[in-house]
Amino acid sequence: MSLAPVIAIVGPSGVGKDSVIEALDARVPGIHRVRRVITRPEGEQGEDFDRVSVDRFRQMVAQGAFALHWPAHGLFYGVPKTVEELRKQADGVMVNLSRSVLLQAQEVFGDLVVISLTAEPEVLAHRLSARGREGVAEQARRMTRAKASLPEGLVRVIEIDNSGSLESTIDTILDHLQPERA
Ligand SMILES: Nc1ncnc2c1ncn2[C@@H]1O[C@H](COP(=O)(O)OP(=O)(O)O)[C@@H](O)[C@H]1O
Ligand SMILES: O=P(O)(O)OC[C@H]1O[C@H](OP(=O)(O)OP(=O)(O)O)[C@H](O)[C@@H]1O
Repeated sequence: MSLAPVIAIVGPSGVGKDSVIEALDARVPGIHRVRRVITRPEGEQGEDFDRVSVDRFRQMVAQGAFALHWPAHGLFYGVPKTVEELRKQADGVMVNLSRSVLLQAQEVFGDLVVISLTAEPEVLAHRLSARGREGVAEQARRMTRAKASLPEGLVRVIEIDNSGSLESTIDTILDHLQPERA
């Protein structure tokens, strides 16, 4: 049975990863999102995710519950192994990943498409502040990772500027993923 590609949505904080994932999920019936497991503290909202304690997260790592996991922003993030079940049923499976785990993701998933979103620093700062999930100090810390680059050796990378409207970004992504539409 063939497995659908994993579509990694990456880019700096505030660039629009979760917005893009949500919009694609709503617009394209065959493309689904993976729910991440995150040790995000109570009270901090975000995308649809499973909130767990650090102890529970460590337990899940030990049990082999994750296809991929990494630390970032003082939190732990995991992509559950159930992603493989989803890949059997979908045309594509999207997940918000750290740029630092992309080579590992390519190794684990085999078929990986990286959608690298970009925007000017002023746009990022404005969006982070508008999102308001983090305080000012944490927003500033996240901005320091804004220019992190992608690792060498990725097979399929699509770079897209999300400075304009979300709608035009989604159209561009779909043109790349489904070239026959263009
Ligand atoms: N193309 C866009 N135009 C305007 N606002 C956007 C766009 N994409 C995302 N946003 C807004 O920017 C903020 C950060 O977006 P989010 O999806 O949380 O980014 P990320 O997941 O990359 O941190 C949110 O308030 C979101 O509504
Ligand atoms: O190594 P980087 O590419 O800089 O990514 C670091 C982390 O930032 C994002 O998390 P999250 O979606 O929780 O944060 P964000 O919305 O502020 O980007 C991403 O999924 C990584 O977990």
